Amino acid sequence: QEISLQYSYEELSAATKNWHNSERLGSGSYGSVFKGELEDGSEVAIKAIDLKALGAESSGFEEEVQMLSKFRHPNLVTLLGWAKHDLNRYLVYELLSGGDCFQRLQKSKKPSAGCPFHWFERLSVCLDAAAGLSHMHNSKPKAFHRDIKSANILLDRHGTAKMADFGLSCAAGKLDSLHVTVRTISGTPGYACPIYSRTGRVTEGGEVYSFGMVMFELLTGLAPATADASRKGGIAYQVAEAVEQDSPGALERCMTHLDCHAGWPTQLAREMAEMALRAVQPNDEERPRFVELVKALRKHNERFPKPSQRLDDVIMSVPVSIQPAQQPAANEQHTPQAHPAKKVVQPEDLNGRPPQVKVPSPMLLPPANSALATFGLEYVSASGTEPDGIPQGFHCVYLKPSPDSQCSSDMSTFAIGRSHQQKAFEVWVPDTALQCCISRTAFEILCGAKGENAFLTVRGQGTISVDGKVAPREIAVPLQVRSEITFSHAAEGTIILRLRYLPASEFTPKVEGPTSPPPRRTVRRADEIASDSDVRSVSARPRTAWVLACVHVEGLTPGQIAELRSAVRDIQAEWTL
Ligand SMILES: Nc1ncnc2c1ncn2[C@@H]1O[C@H](COP(=O)(O)OP(=O)(O)OP(=O)(O)O)[C@@H](O)[C@H]1O
Repeated sequence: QEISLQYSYEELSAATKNWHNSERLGSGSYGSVFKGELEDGSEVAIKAIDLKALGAESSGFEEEVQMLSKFRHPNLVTLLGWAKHDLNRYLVYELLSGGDCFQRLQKSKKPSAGCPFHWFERLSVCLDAAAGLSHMHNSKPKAFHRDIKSANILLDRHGTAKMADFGLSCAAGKLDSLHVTVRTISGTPGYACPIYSRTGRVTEGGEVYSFGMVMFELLTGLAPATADASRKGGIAYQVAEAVEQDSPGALERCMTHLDCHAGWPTQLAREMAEMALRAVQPNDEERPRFVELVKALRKHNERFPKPSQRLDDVIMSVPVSIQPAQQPAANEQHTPQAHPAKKVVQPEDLNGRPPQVKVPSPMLLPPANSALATFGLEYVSASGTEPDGIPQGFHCVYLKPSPDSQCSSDMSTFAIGRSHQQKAFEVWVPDTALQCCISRTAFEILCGAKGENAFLTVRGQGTISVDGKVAPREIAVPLQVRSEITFSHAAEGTIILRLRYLPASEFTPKVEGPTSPPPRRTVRRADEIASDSDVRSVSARPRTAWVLACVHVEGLTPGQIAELRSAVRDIQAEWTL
C-alpha cells in the first residue's frame, strides 16, 4: 500500500455522482465498478467492494491492493489508490475506456455495431496481455493472476491491452518458488487449467493454459465457456467442442473455425494456432513460458504489421511495366514449348500451403441476380484481349457470400483466382502461358456486406498490385472504392489483367446485340477531345479531323498520359469527314 494513495470516501462519492447508476461500468463477483472524475479532472474506474455481503476473506481486497501496488507495467492495469468506508472497500484504477476484450469480440460479430476487431488488433492484444503476464511471472516472488480470461483484458482508448482484475491473484511464498497451492480453487470454467482445477496447484504452466484458451478465443471468436441455450444452467465449452485440442487434427479444426470477422492471414493464424495448442497441451511442463510467448508474438507482430503501417512503410511503389516482378516458384514456371498440356500452375496446397478453408467462393451471378450483390470486381482490360469480345456474364465478379456462408450478413472473405473464377480468367487471358501468372487462389478480399472495410490479401505466387503498388504475400492491404488490382507477368512485369473494386451499381452495363453501342469508343472526334480538361494542344487541328486518342498506356497514370504532347500521344488521322 506504499505506492497507492488513500482516498477519502467523500472524494470518491463526489467523483461518481454519489455512486449514480449512470456511472456504473459493470459488475463482477466482488462488486460494481463505477466511472469517476476526480477533483483534478482525471478519469478513473472505482471498484466498490461490500465486504459484508461477500465475507471479508473472499473479497480479494487486501490481495488486490498488495499485488497491484507492487506492479507498474504498461500492460498491467494501474492501481492509483484505495479507500475504506465502514465495511466497504474501494479500489481506484486508471480508467480504460476501450472496454474489455470479451466485449470487443462479441461486438465485432455484429457489423451494425460498427466496431470491427481486426486480426492485427487481436494480435496486438495478445502480445500486450502476454507481456503483462510475463512481467508478473518474472517478478520475485513470482505472482500468479489466477483468472486469465478475455473479460479481464481491458483496452485503453489507443487499443493497448492491460491485464486487470487481480482479485484472485497470489504470490509464491518464497522468492524462488515456482508454484503455490491454494485452498479455494477458483478461476473461470473454460479457461482454468484442468490440473489446477483438480489439485489447486497454481503454476505458470496453468496460467499459460488459460492464456492459450484466450488465444483460441481470439482466433475463432468462440467462447471457451458460455451459457448453453439448450440446457438451463448448462455451460457450452465452444472452443473445446470445436477444436478438441487434445485430439489429433486440432490444428486443422482450429483453422476451419477461424473467425471470419477478423480476416486472419492464413499463415499467421496457423502459427498462432500452433502456439495456442502448445499452451494448452496436457503436460504442464511442456507448455511454453510467458516470456517465450511474448518473444514469439512480438516476432509475429513484426512479420505481420497492421495494414496501414505496411502501406506506408513496406509496399514498394513500382512502375509495373518495367519492374522485374517476383519470380514464380519453380513449380509455377511455365515452359510453353515443352509441355503445353501441363501448363497449369501447381495448386497452393501442393506448394506447402494449406487448402483454403471456409472461404465462400464469390458467385458469378447471372445479370438477373446481380442486384443482390452490392460490391464486386469489374474486369477492366487484359493484355491482347478486346473487352467488347468478352461474352456477357464474364465482366464482373459479384462479391456476394454464398447462401451457406455463416457470415452472409457480416464480414466475408472471397477467394479470387483460377480455381474460383476459372472460366472468366480463361476468356480474359486465353494465352495459357500468361494464365500461369494467375494463381489458383491469387488473393482474398475481406469486406463487409456493403463492401466496406475491405482488405486484399495476396495468397498465391503471382504478382498482384493494388493501385500501382505491389502487394506482398499474406499481408492484408486496404482496398478503396475503385481501387485497381492488377495481375502482372511473373518475369516481365507487364500487366496481364486489370480489375477494379467497385460498387455493383457502377459496373459498366454490358448489352449484347447488333444495335448496342460499343461500351467505349477509342476513336473520338478532335473537338470532343478538345473539350476534355486533361487533354491539351489539340485546338490547332482542323475541327473536322479525327484522331485515335490514346486513352491508356501500360504503366502510365491518366495524369501522366495527359501530360504527354498531343503529337506523341494521339494518332492524327489523315482523312477528314
Ligand atoms: N479500470 C477499468 N476501466 C474501465 N472499465 C473497467 C475497469 N475495471 C473494470 N472495468 C469494467 O467493470 C466491469 C466489472 O469488472 P470486474 O473486474 O469487477 O468484474 P469482471 O472481471 O467482469 O468479473 P469477475 O470479477 O467476476 O471475474 C467489467 O465490465 C470491466 O470491463
